[in-house]
Parts: sequence; C-alpha cells; structure tokens
Amino acid sequence: MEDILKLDQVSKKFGHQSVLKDINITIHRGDIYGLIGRNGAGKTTILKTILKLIQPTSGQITLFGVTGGTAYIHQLSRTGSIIESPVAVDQLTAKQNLIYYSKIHGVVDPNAVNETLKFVGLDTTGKKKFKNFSLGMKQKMGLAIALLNKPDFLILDEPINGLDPIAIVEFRELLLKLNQTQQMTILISSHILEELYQLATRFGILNNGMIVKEITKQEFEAQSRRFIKLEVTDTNAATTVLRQMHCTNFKVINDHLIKIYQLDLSNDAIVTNLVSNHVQLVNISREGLNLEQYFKNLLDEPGDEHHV
Ligand SMILES: Nc1ncnc2c1ncn2[C@@H]1O[C@H](COP(=O)(O)OP(=O)(O)OP(=O)(O)O)[C@@H](O)[C@H]1O
Repeated sequence: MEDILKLDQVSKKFGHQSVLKDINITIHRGDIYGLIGRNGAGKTTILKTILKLIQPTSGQITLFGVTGGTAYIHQLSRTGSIIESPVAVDQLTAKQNLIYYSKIHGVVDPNAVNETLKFVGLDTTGKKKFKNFSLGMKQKMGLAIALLNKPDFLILDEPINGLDPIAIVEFRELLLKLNQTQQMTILISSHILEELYQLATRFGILNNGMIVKEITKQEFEAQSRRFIKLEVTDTNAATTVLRQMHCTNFKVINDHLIKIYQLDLSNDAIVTNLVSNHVQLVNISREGLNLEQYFKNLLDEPGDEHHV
C-alpha cells in the first residue's frame, strides 16, 4: 500500500515548550486518518509542519515519497487544506472567490470553478458575499478552495467545529464522497470523536504532543468496542464459573462488576452456568465502548483497556 505521508520522529519546540515529541505517523493511500486530541495537544502544529507552515525542530516528513527540499514543496501542490478557520475574501461571492483562488493556484481546468461550487453545494448562493455566509457555508467554501486543484491528499483542521448537526452530516457526506469516488486520502483533526468515528478509517490519538495510540477502525471495533458487562453479588464465585467455561478473557472491575471480552460467549450460556452454580446474577448486558470513552480510558485510566 502506498504511503502518502510519513512522519518520522518529528518534534517541535516553541521556546522551551515541547509541543510535539517524536511523532511517528504513517498515512496510506485511501485512508481517512482521524487525528484525535484535546485542545492544545498539538494537532494544528502537526498539520502545519506537514504543510511547511512551520519547521519541525527535528525529525523527517515524507510526502508522496519525497523528503525535504524543493521537491517536497512541489508535492505540496498535490494537497488541499483548511488550517484553523477557512480563509476566503470577505467581499466576494462563492463563485468570485473560486475564480480568484483558481487564478492564485494556477488552476487551468475551465470547468473547475463551476464543478467545485456544485460539488460543495454553493452553486445557488448567488450574490451573497463570503462575510455573510453561515459557518457551514464558510467551511464548504474552504473545502471548495482546497479542492480546486483536485488534490490527492486533503488536510483538514477541525473542519466540523461549530457546525450544526445538519451541516456536520453534509460535510461528512462530502468527505466520504471524495474518499470513495476519487480515492482521496484525508487527514482530519477533530475533538468531536463520535463524528470522527463515523468518518475515519484509522485514528491517531495525540496527548501532550505524543501519539499515544494508532488504531484502525476495525481494530478499535474488534478489540475495544464491545464487552459483556456482568453484574453479580460475588465476583470470586462468578470468575470460578467463567473459568469452568474456559473463559479467561475478562477483567474484574470491582466487587460486583466483571467485564468479559470473549464475545462469542452467549448471555444464555453465562446465565445458565451461573445459576446452576448458585451464583447470584444482578444483570448482564452487552456494552459498546464508544471512541470518546476509549479515548478517555486511554488517557485517564491506562489499565482499563487491558484484558486479564
Ligand atoms: N506559534 C506558536 N508559538 C508558541 N506556542 C505555540 C505556537 N503554536 C502553538 N503553540 C502551542 O503549542 C501547543 C499545541 O498547540 P496546537 O494549536 O497544535 O494544539 P491543538 O491540538 O491544535 O489544539 P486546539 O484543538 O485547541 O486547536 C499549545 O500549547 C499552543 O499554545
């Protein structure tokens, strides 16, 4: 699988503050890579180093197989980006903005402006100027400008921040369409994890300038998302029964709660065995750990994701 982007031991200091610490990230063609992190974790700084808006203090960044120099700058023309907030000219309409930016970016395709306007759904905004756009429209404008040169790789910094639920869905559908129909690779940062979960295929979790975990959506679903929540009055007796059932993949959380990660065990089988061994059952349920909880567990309770 072709690597679109590779960060190798990238660090960045602002004065004495270490903002990025030995960041390693690999993004493959076709990935929608979700960069997750709290405010100040370093997400924007990573995106800016990729775009050469700031220089890393150390480490290596490889874009489309090219590391450093003017060749790297050349490869940047294959990217489109929105960093921090979308930038366009206040006094211009959507179409005028696209005409303006297509000249700046040297876009030669005469259909690019109208096609892009239509794609993002700004083809009916007429004479309305950018300064009077809603936040959702502004984000679409930013996306349209980023898409003008038909990039292979889209880099988006918190693009859904502040959008209402309908605008979020619209924006997500646009990105999925780009990924699915044009195989566009996307790097997107966000702290709206449930939204990112519906979009991204891989996640990098950033905390205090360090990538603490990289996980694919499939791995996340398989490893972390689901468990059987078993509430009993006597966990010692219950674990004895579980072992008799050849189940060892569980964790005793407290005196009354066991998390079972062996998901092929049926609730019926567990209940039947507990009852026949006179273990009092309070409740049994299948729980889904969402990305938000996974993220919090990873940062606050490092032991919680491990299975016994
Ligand atoms: N130019 C700069 N000079 C000094 N410090 C900076 C500079 N840019 C960023 N920082 C600091 O680096 C840290 C990471 O900032 P960054 O904007 O990358 O975080 P973030 O994860 O994108 O946060 P947010 O979600 O709030 O946008 C913060 O402590 C910030 O104050």
